[in-house]
Amino acid sequence: MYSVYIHVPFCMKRCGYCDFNTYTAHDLGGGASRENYANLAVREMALVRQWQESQGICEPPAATVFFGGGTPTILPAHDLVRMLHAVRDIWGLEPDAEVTAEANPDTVDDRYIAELKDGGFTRISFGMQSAVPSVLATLDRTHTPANVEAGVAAARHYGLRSSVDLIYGTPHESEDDWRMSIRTALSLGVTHVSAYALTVEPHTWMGRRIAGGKLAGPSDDDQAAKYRIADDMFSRAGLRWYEISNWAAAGDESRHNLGYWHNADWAGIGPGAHSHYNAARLRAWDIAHPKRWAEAMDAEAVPWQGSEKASDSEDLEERIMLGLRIRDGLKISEISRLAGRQPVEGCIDSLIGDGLITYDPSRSAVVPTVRGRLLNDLVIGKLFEAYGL
Ligand SMILES: C[S@@+](CC[C@H](N)C(=O)[O-])C[C@H]1O[C@@H](n2cnc3c(N)ncnc32)[C@H](O)[C@@H]1O
Ligand SMILES: C[S@@+](CC[C@H](N)C(=O)[O-])C[C@H]1O[C@@H](n2cnc3c(N)ncnc32)[C@H](O)[C@@H]1O
Ligand code: SF4
Repeated sequence: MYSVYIHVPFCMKRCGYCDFNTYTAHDLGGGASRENYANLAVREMALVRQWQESQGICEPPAATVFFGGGTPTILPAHDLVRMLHAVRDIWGLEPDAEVTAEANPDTVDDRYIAELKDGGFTRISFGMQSAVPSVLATLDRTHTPANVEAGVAAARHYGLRSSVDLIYGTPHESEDDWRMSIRTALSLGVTHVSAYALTVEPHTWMGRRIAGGKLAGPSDDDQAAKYRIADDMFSRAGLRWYEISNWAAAGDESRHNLGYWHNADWAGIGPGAHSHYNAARLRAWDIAHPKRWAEAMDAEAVPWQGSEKASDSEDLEERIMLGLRIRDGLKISEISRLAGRQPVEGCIDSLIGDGLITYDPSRSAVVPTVRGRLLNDLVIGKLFEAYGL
């Protein structure tokens, strides 16, 4: 499967917890302004396609396209549509391609959503984060719960699928606050939810306040309890987990997300975007600063900061880590074939005995339990040991 990720590195305001590659300035120099962004992204697509052809790499058409950020919806809808049409012109799109835009709830109105729909988008991922005003304030969010409700309703009206992103474990968020956010997300009628444990990034405003003792950091126990609450409430509502942080009604899983965990091929377009070519085992990442990224394209070359080929053991490690994040699980027979050996005797049985994984013999797959999802690093470490990695 082939996918395209397009990064839009602009936000109205930097949220205090966020360490993604995004900027609040309108113009970052070198032509990298909000106004000129679509032109630059289209230019990169052409350079990437030239490079792919020179390498005989990648199998278009694109099955999924994902606009992430930053805030893609900070740009006019016609810019997003123009970039999508460039993807279609350069690589082609499968007839039922999944095309997602991430949207901050206070950046879209009915007209904007209608333009996305007309332009070929099929899905919107709203950055809801919480339904509780005090939690939204701690997260420095600018939107209100009403913005989320209106956005999801408009998406439904125009026939787009919606997902919401939630964050749990924000300082001062109670378990009842978290239940309220989940209940609200479910009451919107969305059939896909991503719920992320708040990660304290050291170089952010929130990270500095926590390090300086001005704000209490999240606790592992609190986040683990909230993960269980989420898994329980989503499952009861018919949304099954399909990846550690993602729940969906059957058939509403995001194919783009699944592509990442199934080790598919994708081209990353935009500052800091990552690309991944499975057969060549190649990973590449774009220059992160938009000005230097834009200037690098003046040399008619892909604007990469670096690239590397994964070794046999790195490839195996990556497959193990990805497989242990998804409900499809890790295919032991496939890993053993690639590793050229069977797992050390007793390793898998002891993980089953500890309630961390289950084993599905019909598919030779190990699947993490809720406990195993919470202790994912431990399970990964044990599987590495099992294969002598
Ligand atoms: C990079 S943002 C882009 C989407 C959009 N700008 C927004 O915030 O609504 C994608 C998602 O990453 C998650 N995220 C960002 N920083 C995080 C952090 N420090 N811990 C947990 N989740 C985070 C948020 O849930 C957010 O919706
Ligand atoms: C993992 S996606 C969230 C998906 C969303 N919850 C959904 O289900 O549609 C969140 C963020 O990851 C980052 N991201 C995703 N793919 C990327 C890539 N290929 N290169 C760089 N960043 C990427 C972007 O910042 C994006 O906003
Ligand atoms: S969380 Fe979203 S809106 Fe906030 S700074 Fe990060 S990318 Fe921008």
